[in-house]
Amino acid sequence: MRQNPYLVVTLPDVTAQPTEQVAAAPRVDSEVGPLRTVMLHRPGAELKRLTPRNNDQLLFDSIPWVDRAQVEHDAFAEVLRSRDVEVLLLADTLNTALTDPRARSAAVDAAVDRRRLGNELADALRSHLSTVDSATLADVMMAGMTFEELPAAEGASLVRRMHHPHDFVVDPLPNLLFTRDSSVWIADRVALASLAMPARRRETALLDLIYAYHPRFRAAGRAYGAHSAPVEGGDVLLLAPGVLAIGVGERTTPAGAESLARSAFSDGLAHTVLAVPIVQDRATMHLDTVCTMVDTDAVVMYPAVRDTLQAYPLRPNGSEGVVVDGPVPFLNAAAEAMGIERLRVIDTGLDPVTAEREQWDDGNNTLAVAPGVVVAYERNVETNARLEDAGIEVLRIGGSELGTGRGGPRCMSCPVSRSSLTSSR
Ligand SMILES: NC(=O)NCCC[C@H](N)C(=O)O
Repeated sequence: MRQNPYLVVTLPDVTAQPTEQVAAAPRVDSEVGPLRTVMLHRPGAELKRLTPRNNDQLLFDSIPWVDRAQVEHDAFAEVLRSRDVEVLLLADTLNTALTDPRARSAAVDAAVDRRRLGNELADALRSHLSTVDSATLADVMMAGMTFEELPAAEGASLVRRMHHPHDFVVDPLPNLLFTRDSSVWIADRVALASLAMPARRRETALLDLIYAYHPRFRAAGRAYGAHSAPVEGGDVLLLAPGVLAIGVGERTTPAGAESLARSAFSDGLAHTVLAVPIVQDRATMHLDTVCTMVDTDAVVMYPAVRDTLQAYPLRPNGSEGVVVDGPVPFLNAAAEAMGIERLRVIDTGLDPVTAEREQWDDGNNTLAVAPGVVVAYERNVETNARLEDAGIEVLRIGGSELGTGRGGPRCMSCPVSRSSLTSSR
């Protein structure tokens, strides 16, 4: 509202009266619809567990400076809030869920690995975790616990004596930062990922508790389960309402893509799923490392795969089965399924070497907050310039420490609610 420059008395601003904020119902139909609610994980003590001895196994490329990673992450959350996005922090939602005694008991079950600890120590850990408060339990679930942190009175087992005090009784989960991978909302249902790498498998136990016991999510239907064939959220792109692309490579398996497609068809969440083979390599661990949507009809894509990326279109056969076509060029198959003439492609980088560097640094891994508006790492200077040349607004964030886990803004965010592309907010 424009201010009257001649008005000298201060009148109460009725527009500023506190209004009851209605939480957006969980629902995501596209990659680029205006983002309303997102789940992030502010990096915490779990990153302090990383050492040069365990970082490879825990899927980090180096040892992040944790305080700086938090500063970068806070700035990321602030950019989203400045665009009217509600930011839910995973730790807060977990704490709320754990106020339910059933969630606490499921959390203890998920933390105690009897096969690895043996009966004696498993019982000791269980009895210890049953006595701690919910906040401490949540911390242990995220940051793990070492043998020396388990009170000495708890069990004098052989396992305990033969382990180093700094070994883990409960493994830490530094990749919680990448909330994209552990769950995906498809329309009004949530698909729990079935994570492929041992270092990440326990993440879904936390998400399972949040979605089952947090009042905001309790009523939500499920579209996939953590014990099904491997599917990770970074491989799932909602190209348009009813159209999914699922990368198949280092993480998601052909069986995972097929079974998520089957489940989405039978729940009426999709009419076409494109299974997209990607190279099984760390640089291309998920489809969203080589391609993300930046507008309703545009993607930013790694040029090295642009002309070779293929897709197997899957469609329902009308009786719980799946019809498989192709392979056909991905860009053609995507445009056809989305009902558009063509999918515009904006290339990563400037030349093949810059493109390779910026792809590695998550230049393709943008998060759309609205059609034509994306969050991107500032370091990918050439890719961001190309996006702007193509009319995309780029909201830059720092990521020198966040990127040590090999993930960008899309990997670090799980959209819970987006407005539909046809309605206004
Ligand atoms: N969607 C993504 O590409 N997520 C990045 C995950 C990085 C994590 N360190 C991992 O290796 O799983």
